[in-house]
Amino acid sequence: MEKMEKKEHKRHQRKHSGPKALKKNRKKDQGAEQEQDARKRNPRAFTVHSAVRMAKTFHRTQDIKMKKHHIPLVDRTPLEPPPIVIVVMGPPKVGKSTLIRCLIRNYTRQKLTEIFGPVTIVSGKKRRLTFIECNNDINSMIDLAKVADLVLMLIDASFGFEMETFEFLNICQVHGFPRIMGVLTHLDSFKNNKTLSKTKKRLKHRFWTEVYQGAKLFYLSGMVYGEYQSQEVKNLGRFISVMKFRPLTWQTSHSYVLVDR
Ligand SMILES: Nc1nc2c(ncn2[C@@H]2O[C@H](COP(=O)(O)OP(=O)(O)OP(=O)(O)O)[C@@H](O)[C@H]2O)c(=O)[nH]1
Repeated sequence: MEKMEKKEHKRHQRKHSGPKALKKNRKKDQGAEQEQDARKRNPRAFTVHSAVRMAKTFHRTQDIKMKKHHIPLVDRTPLEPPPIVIVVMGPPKVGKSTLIRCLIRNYTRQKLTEIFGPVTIVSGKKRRLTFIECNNDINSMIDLAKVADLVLMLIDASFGFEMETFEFLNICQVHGFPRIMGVLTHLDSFKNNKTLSKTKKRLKHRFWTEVYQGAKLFYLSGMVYGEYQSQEVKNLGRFISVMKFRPLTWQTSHSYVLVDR
């Protein structure tokens, strides 16, 4: 009797071959097939797993589409388009006149010694540029912010941002924000390379927070015989002459005429 109680039962083994296994396998396959059939027969019933996720994907694709979307422009430029107005602004003694002189020399190969007002030059087959130096009074700033296509904002790197720069940026906010490019000057006053690169980086980030992330910033690293280095001026000039300008909504709805007298 004792012996019988201790007898171990054989554990169940799944059949891998033979008629029973075949039958089971067939059943399993059929089940999967049936499910697939249902998906094929009625695909719409299986498209949406989660309404929330679906909504999110939809919004995301719409966002991406919207970002790519550019409103088509009507080409209103007359046969001979007006010159592009470039305003050079910055605190006193930052190098505004020097920069205008260098740019004019870069485009025309002619030297101007003294500048008494707006200067218009031809920079390409279809482009003329008018350079205007911005005086440091609020009226000039307001007037120029309204007509400027591009603002070259000069910043003295040895000093940093000054009141005039912020004032001008604030004025731009309410008078149609023109394109703004920064230009760092007085970079030769740094003797130490490490402080130079640190300052450049700091000013770049500050400029980005003031204007917009990724705004273009040029560096003019010192002077040769009273002029900026020709390669740097050339790069800046090239950038300006190929730049594309989209009409600003503010400027098209508030038209001003620039009179040079
Ligand atoms: N070392 C150095 N000197 C510079 C630099 N940029 C300009 N300067 C000098 O700064 C002085 C002033 O330059 P300007 O071009 O007359 O400056 P500005 O902004 O037109 O001055 P205002 O018209 O009086 O506001 C000149 O003597 C230049 O030689 C620079 O990057 N490095």
